[in-house]
Parts: sequence; C-alpha cells; structure tokens
Amino acid sequence: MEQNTKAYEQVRTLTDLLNQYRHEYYNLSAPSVSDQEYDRLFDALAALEKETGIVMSNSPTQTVGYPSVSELPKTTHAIPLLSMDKVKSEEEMLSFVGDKLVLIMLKLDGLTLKLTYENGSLQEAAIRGDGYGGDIVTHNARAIKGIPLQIPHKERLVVTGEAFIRPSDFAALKETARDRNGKPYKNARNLASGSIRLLDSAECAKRRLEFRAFHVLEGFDEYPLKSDRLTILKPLGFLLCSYLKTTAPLSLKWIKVGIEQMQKLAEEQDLPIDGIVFTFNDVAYSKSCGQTNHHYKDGMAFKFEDDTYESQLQYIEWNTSRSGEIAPVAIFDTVEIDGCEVSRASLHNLSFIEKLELMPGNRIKVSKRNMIIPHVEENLDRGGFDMEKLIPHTCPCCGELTHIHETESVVEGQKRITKALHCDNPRCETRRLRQFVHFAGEKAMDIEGLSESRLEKFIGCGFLHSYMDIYRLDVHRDQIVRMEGFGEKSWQNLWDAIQRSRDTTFERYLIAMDIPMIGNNASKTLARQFHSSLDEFEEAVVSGYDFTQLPDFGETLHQNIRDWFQSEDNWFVWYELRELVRIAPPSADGPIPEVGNNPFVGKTVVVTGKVEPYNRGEINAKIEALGAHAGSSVSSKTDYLVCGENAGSKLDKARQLGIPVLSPADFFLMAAGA
Ligand SMILES: NC(=O)c1ccc[n+]([C@@H]2O[C@H](COP(=O)([O-])OP(=O)(O)OC[C@H]3O[C@@H](n4cnc5c(N)ncnc54)[C@H](O)[C@@H]3O)[C@@H](O)[C@H]2O)c1
Ligand SMILES: [Zn+2]
Repeated sequence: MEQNTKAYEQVRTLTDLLNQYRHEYYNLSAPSVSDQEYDRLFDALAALEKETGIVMSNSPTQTVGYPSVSELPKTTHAIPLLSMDKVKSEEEMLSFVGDKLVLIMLKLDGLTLKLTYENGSLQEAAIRGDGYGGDIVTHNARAIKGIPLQIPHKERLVVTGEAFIRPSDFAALKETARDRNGKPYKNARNLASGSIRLLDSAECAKRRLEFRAFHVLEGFDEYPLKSDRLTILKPLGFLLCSYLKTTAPLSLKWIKVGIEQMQKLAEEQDLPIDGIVFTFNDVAYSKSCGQTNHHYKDGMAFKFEDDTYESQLQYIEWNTSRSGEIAPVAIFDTVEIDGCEVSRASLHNLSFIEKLELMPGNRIKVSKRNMIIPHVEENLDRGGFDMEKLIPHTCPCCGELTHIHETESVVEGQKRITKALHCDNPRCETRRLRQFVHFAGEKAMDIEGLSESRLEKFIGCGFLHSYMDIYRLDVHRDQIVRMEGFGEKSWQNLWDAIQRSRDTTFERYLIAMDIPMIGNNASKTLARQFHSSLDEFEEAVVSGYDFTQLPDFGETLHQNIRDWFQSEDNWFVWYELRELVRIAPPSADGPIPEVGNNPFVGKTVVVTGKVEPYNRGEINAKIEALGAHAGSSVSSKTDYLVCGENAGSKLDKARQLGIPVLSPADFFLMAAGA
C-alpha cells in the first residue's frame, strides 16, 4: 500500500512538473529547461507509468501540446493534430521502417500550422494547440512567407506544415525581440511560437516567419501516396518541407545516409531542424497503422542523440595557477563517455559556476565537447546556489585571502563581466612554482632537466627567488650535489643545460616573460615585426606602439603587453635577464612563401585539432609557407579555420562567427591550387 502511494506521488509530481514545462513552452514561449532535459523527464515518466500502471489523465504521454491560455479565438481540429513518437538510433528507425517505402523529411523546428481552404481561398490558419483545438491566427497568415491566400483549387483542402524562423534570421532578431518576461528568446522555435500569436500582424511580419507544408490532411483523396499529394501543392503556391522519397526498402546504411543528407541540406539551406521524420508514403497503409492518444503510428522522428551523461558533483577542486587565478575543476562521479572514464571537468571561472548554480551534491549533465574535452552542460538540481559557501576564502596554497576579479569583455556587441577567483599574493608558492615551470619549459627557455619536482625543491631550499637565480645556481652546487636524486653527473647535466639555454631566440625570451596570451604565434609575429630585436620591441612599447595593427592581435593582447610593462618588477627581470642571454639574429632562411596559385596568400588561417602527420609547429610553418598568417585563436580577423581531429572550442567560435571551416583534406587541396 505504502509502495503504491509512493509510486502515485512520483507519477503525479513528474506529471505536474512536465505540465508546468509544457505551459512555459507552448503558451509562454519561454521554457525554463532545455528540450533534452524535457525529453529525459518525459522518457522517465513514460517508463514509470509503464512500471506502475499509474497514468494521470493530464499526463504529457497521453496528451499533446498544452491547452492554450491566449486571448485569441479558438478552433477545433476535426482530425486531431497529434505529436510524433521518437527514436534516437538508426537501428530503432530501421525496425520501425521495416520494408516499407517512406518519405525522409526534415523535422522543422517550429510549430504546426493547419491551413483550411474553401473555394480557393484561405479560410483559417490555426495552431495545433492541444491537438484537438488551438488558437486561430488567420490575421497573421499574410505576414508569413509561403502561405498562399488564394489557390487555383476550388475543393476543400486542409494542409498542415511547420511555421518557423531560420537560424540566420533568429541570430538577427534575438538582439531585439523579447519574450513576455522581457527576456531574449532562447531559440528560434520559441521566437516563432511567440511571434505567430502576436495580435498585430505588422509586428508579426517583422519576425520573418516562414511556412512549409509537410502533409495534406484533407483533399486529393484520389492520390494514394503522400508524396503525390505534396507535389501537387507546389503549383498551388505552397513551399514544401524538403524530403527524400525511397523507391526500395531501406537498409541501415541508407537510413544513415538519408539522415546525414537531410541534415546537410538543412544546414546548407539555413533551416532549423530538431530531427528527421520518417513517414510511410502509402496513405492507406498509414491509416491502417492507427494512433495513440499522443501520436499517429505512421511516422517516427529521429531525434539527434543527446550525448550528455548524468553524474553527481562531488566537490570543486581549486587550483592556483601562475597568474594567480584560482581555477575551479568539477570532480564528479565517474561516467563512461565513448569508452573513456571521465570524472573531472574544468569549470572555467566563477561566472560559469554561477550561471549553472552549481553546488556539491547536485546532479549534473556532462558531455565531451567535440568528442574530447569534458564539459559540464547542465545542473539538474538548481536552486541552492550560495557563492559565499562555495568558494574558498583563502588561497589553497599560501593561505592568503582570495579576491574576486571582474573583467569586462564585449561578446557579440554585448558587454559581459566575467568573475574569477584570485590569489593576489605575488609570493604564493604555487604561483611561483608554476611560473618557474613555465620559464624553464620547452617553449620558453627550454632548460632540460629543470623539472617541476626539482624546481619545487630548489624553491623550498630558498635557492630561487627570481629567474636570474637559475643562472646562479652554481652558488649552491655543493648542497645540490648532496640532495636526494642528485649526484655530480646529474648536477653537471643540469648546469650544462642551463648554460645552453642562454643561447636563445627572441620568441623564447618573450614567451619566458609570461606576458598573458603571448605564446608561439604572437611571439613569432612580434619577432617578424621587430626583426628579432629586443631593443626594437622595447622601443615600440615605450613609444606607445599600437599592437592591434599586427595580424591576430586584438585589444586584449595590446593591453596585456602594456600592463605587463607597467610593473617595475617585470622591467627589472626584462633587463637583468637580458644580460645573461644571447638572442639569435633573425633567420634569413625562413620559409620562402610558395605564394603563387593558392587562395591563402595574405589570409589568416587558424588550425584546431590534429592534422596528421604534422604537429602544431609544422602545420603552422606550412601555412606561413603559403604566404598566409598562422593565427592562434579564432576572431573576426580569421579567414579560415582548418579543423583536424579532436577539434576544440575554436570550432564553435568559428561557426558562431561564420568563418569558413576546412577539413585538412580541403586545406591541402586548396593549398595545392586545386
Ligand atoms: N523545453 C521545454 O520545456 C519543453 C516543453 C515541452 C516540449 N518541449 C519539446 O517539444 C517536444 C514535443 O513537442 P511536440 O509534441 O510538438 O512534438 P515534436 O516536436 O517532437 O514532434 C511533432 C511535431 O513535429 C513537427 N514537424 C516538423 N516537421 C515535420 C514533418 N516533416 N512531418 C511531421 N511533423 C513535423 C510538427 O509540428 C509536429 O507537431 C519535446 O520532445 C521537447 O523537445 C520542450
Ligand atoms: Zn596563494
């Protein structure tokens, strides 16, 4: 009995929650959770209903959409407009399709509209609503592209299709359009659904809605195939939802190909989709399939696999970096993603954590972005966030008080403040150790054998206070030789390596100075501009040179250089160290641009991921050899992104900015002038 009450409670709670989400989604066009999260809860409820046998009458598994609460007049749907069942794998789709002939259609991500024509003119445009009735929006029909008001066909005709907003239009509209809570719309579907209900059709026209027909609900009974009924709509003035028509039974391979092709088409044609629909082409057979309260059984939606995994946040690890920023890392229950065990993910900064309202114990959704970097996508237990309780108030390393730093940046024309936790103590041991590790590292002074553990020991013994002390380590020779793990020979090797590092390059010297964001590429650009001369570079800094004129240098990089040289300590190191090193003259035999017939001349090309068989340095050298500039980060100045295996966040950025993305194969073909 008690068991039953509990099950009943569970079913009811989940039903109520999903109904609240449906109201937000269908009526307010302002959902508070993602579609994936909604689908996950929906599946959980369906499973629970099956297991317990308890189904509420208002369950989302039994009803469609949500009853409308708008002021618009309502209509009823004589033939119910139901939802669609969904699968997430091609195998499941194959078992649904069997040996039947189907239409493979875009699943446009907008909302269903039903258009009724009598005597050749549009009588009514209505929204699906709860499947049995919905809002009448005929007043907005002329504001929607693709809806003919008059058609050369006198008999009654009822057409269903999707009203939607294109991704590119959404990108432009989201800047100004606001939902009823005054917030920007989260996606194109919500904007479409909010816009179509507007009372003022002039306002609606500004929202660039478009209609594409996917089904003839009444009329053209003489045609036995859905595809024929659709084709006949074209000369009547309708735009059609794109589809492929199969002529033979599908194999698993062709199901995959079909899905891929349709996905590609949607991308190329700038159409918003949230899946691909497979529907039996034969109308009589479709009717014989029957229906549930929720969907007709003649069609099935393939929804793109949601590759996030649920886990639970155990705690946040805080790591002091050499810049003093204390970087948060999520430690969560291990999940297996693509055969790898994952239990930690960077949380980037305090703003990221704040946005997710993350607290230890919360259930979270984790993904591997671009298949490689673990990422916390979603917090399933929001509501208990408390920044004060969450962050360490003292540096985990030196114990000094921590501070929250706020930096301002401009993203897509909007000011954004990012909060990060910092240890401001310049003597913080971890910060110092990380700085020394960077200084001795391969890309900087490249001192072989000066490992992190050795540096830790030397700092601990008080041998190293500044970088210059490395070049005076022989003062402590006797002590070092007697240290555990050392001897005459290993000391000598280390000392030789230290001496060798004094012959260095402009680029290495600059990287060693650790000016934020000055790495391989930026230092190369500076070397080229200032002829590998520290004097020339220094002169530029002093005389207020504008670094943003250099390729791939933005305002931040410019400011970083300026800020770095503001510090007296930094100037001191800059001068002192110069006395100890010899900078190689600029190499005259740099790569000779194979300029000629390739489209990259004078362009900025950025690489992300691995481009076999080259490492990053080699592929950048290739780019430079083409007469192009090898950029390190994607910005509006980037002309191409070459995307190798295991691409990183640069790919997202490039897509956001609409920068052409090339596969390594494309890149080499174009470079060859093909
Ligand atoms: N985030 C939230 O809070 C929230 C709440 C409710 C629903 N949702 C989302 O909405 C989904 C349920 O919505 P639904 O019931 O409208 O189902 P659906 O969107 O999953 O599928 C049915 C709809 O697909 C559309 N469609 C597009 N192209 C089509 C084509 N070629 N043929 C047939 N239909 C086509 C039609 O409008 C049809 O009504 C959920 O799975 C979830 O993703 C989200
Ligand atoms: Zn510290």
